[in-house]
Amino acid sequence: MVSGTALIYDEEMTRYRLLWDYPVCSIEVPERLSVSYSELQIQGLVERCISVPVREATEEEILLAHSQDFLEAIKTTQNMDVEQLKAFASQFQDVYFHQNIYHCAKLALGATLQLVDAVMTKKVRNGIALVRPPGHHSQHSAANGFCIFNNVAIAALYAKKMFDLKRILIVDWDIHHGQGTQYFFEDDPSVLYFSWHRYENQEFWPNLPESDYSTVGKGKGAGFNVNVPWNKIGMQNSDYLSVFFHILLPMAYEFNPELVLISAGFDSAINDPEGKMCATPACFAHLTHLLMSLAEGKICAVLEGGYDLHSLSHCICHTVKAFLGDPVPHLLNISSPCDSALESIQNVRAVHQQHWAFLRSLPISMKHQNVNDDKKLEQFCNEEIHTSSPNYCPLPPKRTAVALLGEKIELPDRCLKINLDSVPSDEIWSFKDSTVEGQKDSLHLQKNLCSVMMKIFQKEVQNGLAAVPCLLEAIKAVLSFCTTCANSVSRILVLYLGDKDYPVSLEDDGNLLLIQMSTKKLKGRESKYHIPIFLPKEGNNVKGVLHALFSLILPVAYMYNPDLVVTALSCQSGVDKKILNQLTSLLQGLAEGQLLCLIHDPEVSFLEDTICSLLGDPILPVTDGVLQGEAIQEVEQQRQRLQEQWGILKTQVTRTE
Ligand SMILES: CC(O)(O)CCCCCNCCCN
Ligand SMILES: [Zn+2]
Repeated sequence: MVSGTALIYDEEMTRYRLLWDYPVCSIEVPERLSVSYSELQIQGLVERCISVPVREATEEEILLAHSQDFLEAIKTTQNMDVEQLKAFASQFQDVYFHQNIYHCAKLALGATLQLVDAVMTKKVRNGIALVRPPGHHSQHSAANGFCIFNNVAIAALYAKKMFDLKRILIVDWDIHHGQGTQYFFEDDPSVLYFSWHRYENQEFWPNLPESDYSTVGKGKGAGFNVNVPWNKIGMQNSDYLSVFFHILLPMAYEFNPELVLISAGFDSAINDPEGKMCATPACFAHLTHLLMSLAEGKICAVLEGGYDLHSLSHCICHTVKAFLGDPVPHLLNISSPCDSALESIQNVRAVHQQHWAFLRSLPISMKHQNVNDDKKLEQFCNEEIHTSSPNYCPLPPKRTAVALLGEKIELPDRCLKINLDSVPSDEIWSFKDSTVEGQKDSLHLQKNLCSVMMKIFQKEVQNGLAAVPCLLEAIKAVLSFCTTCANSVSRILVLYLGDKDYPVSLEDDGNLLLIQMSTKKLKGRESKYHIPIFLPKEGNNVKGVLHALFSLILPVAYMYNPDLVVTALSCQSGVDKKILNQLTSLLQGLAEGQLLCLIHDPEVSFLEDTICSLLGDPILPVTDGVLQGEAIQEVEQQRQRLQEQWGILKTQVTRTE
C-alpha cells in the first residue's frame, strides 16, 4: 500500500529577489519559502515527510510548453545588469527578473517534475513542492505575474507523456486566475482545469474577460475548463466549501482523474494582501482532505502565490498535515455562502449544465450581476486566524480500533483489536437481523461498542469499527453511551444506510443529526435533525449515493460540525462498496476524524476495505461516477426543501425579499 508524503524544497530557490523599485512585484520575496520551511520544521513536519531532492528541468521539459525563442530569451537574463533586467521585464506584465531567476525557474520546474515522478512511481502517495518562481500565469512565449515557466502545466504535459495518463485534474486554488494554464489546456479534454479567483467583474488583475465563468473550454475541451469568479472580497470558509461541494467534487468524481495537480496558491487565505479573503488556514486542510479520495490519493501540490508570511506558512502546514493523514481540525460557523458567491456558483453550474451529468437534469437558470450584498465590502475579516496551532504537533493517535463479532479476519497491525470475551464465535454469528437474541448478546454488544468508543474518546485511537448484529440497536447503544459517559460529545451525526424506520424519538434539540439513506420512501416525520434521503434502486445497485454525499450529506455535516460521526451500514444495502469506502473516507473530514463505523452482517471483503479507509489508506476510485437522472431529481428535491434550514445547501440566489 502506497504511503508517505514528499516534501521538495531547496534554499537555492530563495536566491533571487527584486533589484529595483517595482511596487506590484515587491510582495514576491524569498522569505515566502524560508519562513514556510522553518514553520514546517517548528511543527515537526519536515521529519515526517519524505525529502525528495530538486533537480534542474531539462530544456526538453521546458519546451513541452514554451517556445524555443522564449527559452533562449530567458537564458540571456543570466548575464544582464539591473538596467538590462528592468528593460527585459518591461516586455511582460507584472514580472521581474534577476541573474539567478532562470536557474531558480529550472529548479522550480525540476522540483515539480520530481514530485510527479515520486507520486507516479509510488515512492510516495502525495506531496508538496515549495517552489518559486510560481508558474500558473506563464504562457507559451510570455512570462507573467511573477511566473517564468508554467510548472503545473508542464507537470500535466510531462505526466501525460511519461506515464501515458488520460485524465488529469488541475485544482488552482490560488486567488489569481491561472490564465497561462487555462490557455495551455483550453481545448484538451484530458486535463480538467478548475480555478477560482478574485475577479470583481474584471476589475481585478489580470482583468481578463476569459477569466469569467463563461469560459468553459473550446471544441473537445468544452466543459473541461471551470472558472469560478469571486466578485467580492472577504470570501469565507463557507464560500470555499460550497464551491467544492456543489461544483468541483461532483465534477472531479465524474471525471475520475488518474492524477490530481494542485496549483496551491495561498493568497486565497485570510490576511493576504492580494486576495483580501477570509478563509482560514484550517480550511486548506479540508480542501486537501476532500481531494485525497480521488486518483487513489495521487496528489501533487505545487506552490503558486501567498504573500502574508504568517498566513502562508500556516496554510502550508495544514496542507502537509492533511497529506500525512492527520485529523483535520474543526471548521467553525460553516453556513450559507454569501449572495455573491451563490451567484457565481449558480452561473458556473448553469454554463456547465450541458457538460456534466450531475447538472444535466437540474432546473438551473443564469443569474446576472445584480447582487450587491454589502456583507463582503468589509476590508477585514471577522475571524482572527486560528493559528494558535501547537508549535510541536504531537503525533496523531493510532488509527483504528476494531471490535469484531467473530474472528473472520486477521487485522492489519496498525489496528487495535478489542479483545472479545470468550464468547464462542460461531454462536456470535448466529445473531438474527431483527432483534438481538437474548440479554447476553446485547450486553456483549454494548460492551464491545463501549470499549471501542472509550478508545476513541481517550484519543487512544482515531476512529473505530464494530461489526454488529443489529444496526438500530447499536445506534441506540452508542447514543446512550455518549449521553452517559462522554459529556464532551454534544453533537453526534449518524448516517444510517438502511430501510428500517429508525424510531425517531428525536427531541430535535440538535444533539443528534440522523441522516438516513434508504431505497424506500420513509414515512417517518422529517425535521431539521432527521433527514431521510430516498435513493432509488436500479437493479441491485443504489444510484445517486455520491450525488447525495456532495449535494446534501457533506454540506449539512460540515454545517452541523459534529463531535462524533457514526455510520451504520449494511452490506445488503445494495450500495457499491467502493462508494461506501469513499463515504467513509470523506466523512473523516468531520469531528476531527472521530468516526465509528457500525457494520451489520459484514462481508469480510467489505470489512477489510472499510478498515483500509479508516486507516487512511488510498481508496479505489469510483468508476461509474456518472450519476443517474432519477436519483439526481430525488436528491435535488430534498436539497431544495432543506436549504432554508441548512444554508450551506443553497446553490442559487434566493430572493427572499
Ligand atoms: C502566483 C500568483 O498568482 O500569486 C502571482 C500573482 C501576480 C499578481 C501581479 N499583479 C498584482 C497587481 C494587483 N495587486
Ligand atoms: Zn496568486
